[in-house]
Amino acid sequence: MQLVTVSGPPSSGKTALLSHLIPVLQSAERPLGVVKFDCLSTDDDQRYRAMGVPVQVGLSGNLCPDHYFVSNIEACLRWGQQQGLHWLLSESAGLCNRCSPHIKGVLAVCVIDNLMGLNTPKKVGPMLKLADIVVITKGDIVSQAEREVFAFKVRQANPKARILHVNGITGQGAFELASLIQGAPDIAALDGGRLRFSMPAALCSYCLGETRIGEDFQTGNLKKIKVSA
Ligand SMILES: Nc1nc2c(ncn2[C@@H]2O[C@H](COP(=O)(O)OP(=O)(O)OP(=O)(O)O)[C@@H](O)[C@H]2O)c(=O)[nH]1
Repeated sequence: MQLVTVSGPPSSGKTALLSHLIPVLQSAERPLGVVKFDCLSTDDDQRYRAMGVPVQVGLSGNLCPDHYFVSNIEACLRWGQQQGLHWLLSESAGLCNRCSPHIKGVLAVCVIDNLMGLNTPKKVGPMLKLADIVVITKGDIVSQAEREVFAFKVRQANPKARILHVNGITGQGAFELASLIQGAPDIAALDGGRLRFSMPAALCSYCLGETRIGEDFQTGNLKKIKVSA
């Protein structure tokens, strides 16, 4: 099974992207499912279900999408295995889908849009900086020069990522992303089927003020983290 995390700030175009990506992956006739981290609405998961895709919504626990993801990643994978999925796509607007170099076997996709302002790429944090692929959307409503400057800022924030331009309305560019996903290795092949995870909780936008258990970024030990606003 392959786990692809699609994260990005609210309204960056994650659902639009997945709505184009899913039919392309479905055409390969390998089963896929979606884990949708959204504690506030069910709009997106209904949209995915209408495409014939099994959907799991935030599996248990508290209201934080990032916390869902991190604390339940193994549950997500178990669910995916029970469903016999080949691809498990997760969608989250949270900031921490891939916040640790310990996470292995995940293809991390960050979605960011051209309208977010030139300072946004450097402020988005690990979600963008540690992404394997950065998808930039909404290029159709800015000029060529603005697209180029924004892509330059993304490149500065993450020099290693593959940058793709996708039009969330027409789907142009989604094929290229599908090809990269199809070429990526399975989780099991990378890390014996088992993932480690950690969470620099201070980077989470949803849980400010809470105390949670996280894994210390440097030492790898579990500890209580007081999240400051
Ligand atoms: N013009 C244009 N609009 C886009 C593009 N991509 C997404 N949109 C629009 O932007 C809005 C937000 O897109 P969504 O796909 O819902 O964004 P999201 O990241 O899933 O949003 P949340 O789930 O709320 O975090 C919708 O109205 C989309 O139609 C694009 O490339 N061009």
